[in-house]
Amino acid sequence: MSLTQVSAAKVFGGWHKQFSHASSSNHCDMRFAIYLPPQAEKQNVPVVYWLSGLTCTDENFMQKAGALRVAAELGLAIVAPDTSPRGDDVADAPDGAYDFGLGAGFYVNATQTPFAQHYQMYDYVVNELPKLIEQHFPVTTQRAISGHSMGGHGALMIALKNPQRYASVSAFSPISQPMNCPWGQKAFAGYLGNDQQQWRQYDSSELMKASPVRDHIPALVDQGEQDNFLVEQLKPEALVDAAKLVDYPLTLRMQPGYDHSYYFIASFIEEHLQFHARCIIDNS
Ligand SMILES: N[C@@H](CCC(=O)N[C@@H](CS)C(=O)NCC(=O)O)C(=O)O
Repeated sequence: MSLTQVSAAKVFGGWHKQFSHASSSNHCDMRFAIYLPPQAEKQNVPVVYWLSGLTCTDENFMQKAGALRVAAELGLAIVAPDTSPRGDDVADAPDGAYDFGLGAGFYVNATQTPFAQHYQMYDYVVNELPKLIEQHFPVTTQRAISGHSMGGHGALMIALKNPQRYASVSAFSPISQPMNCPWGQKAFAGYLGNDQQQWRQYDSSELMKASPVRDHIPALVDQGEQDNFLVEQLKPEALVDAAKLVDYPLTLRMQPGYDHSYYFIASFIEEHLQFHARCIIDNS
């Protein structure tokens, strides 16, 4: 599979680059960003996958989170995919809504017309993208996954379904129980249909409740107490309850005063990357 370089910029001794490629999962061109720390010039480095939230592309995290200095210090690559398939023939929300369709793929494999043709973000993030990254860049197969809001749901859900593929998982302000909030219900109904049994396989709180001890990996979640979406959409208490039920190694921190924005992410991203670096070392 060939990659087309879109941009390259030296930063903190490493390189931030964007690439586009034909995606076999999504049947369209996809763009992603990668940060390669300076250590990658001499050795293969582990990768933290970052999944962004509604309305984002590969650019929001790389430009706003302040993660690259820390990744350079820790010797971590970061890969940020787009949040949905894109292109003229990719179906969007009929009303152009920000929380469904383009920029809002929810990291699931859609089964419903007309979305099933391109919206296969679960396969893309779990299988296609890591394969591509491990084929083309100086990285190891040590992986961690993190994300924000819709991407926090994506990171937790993907790690819970594929614990053998990741050393650790973290999230900022995740949609913790998508089956039980307006954003999640709209997306799951649109992409997966009305059978709620189909929704369960992508709901982090449901997955955590069913997770056997052998599949537990370290999980860190930060949630701002002044987040406008906290009560209606994010519901971190569902995750806390699920973790208690199965004794899942989840640390969930309520952070007073912080909102839903990248200012919040920038405030704690260093601790998240340090957490992932520690877990990757412990795992190797
Ligand atoms: N403010 C948006 C809601 C979407 C939103 O807050 N998106 C978050 C993720 S859920 C984000 O990261 N936005 C992009 C950014 O802040 O750079 C709206 O109401 O249209």
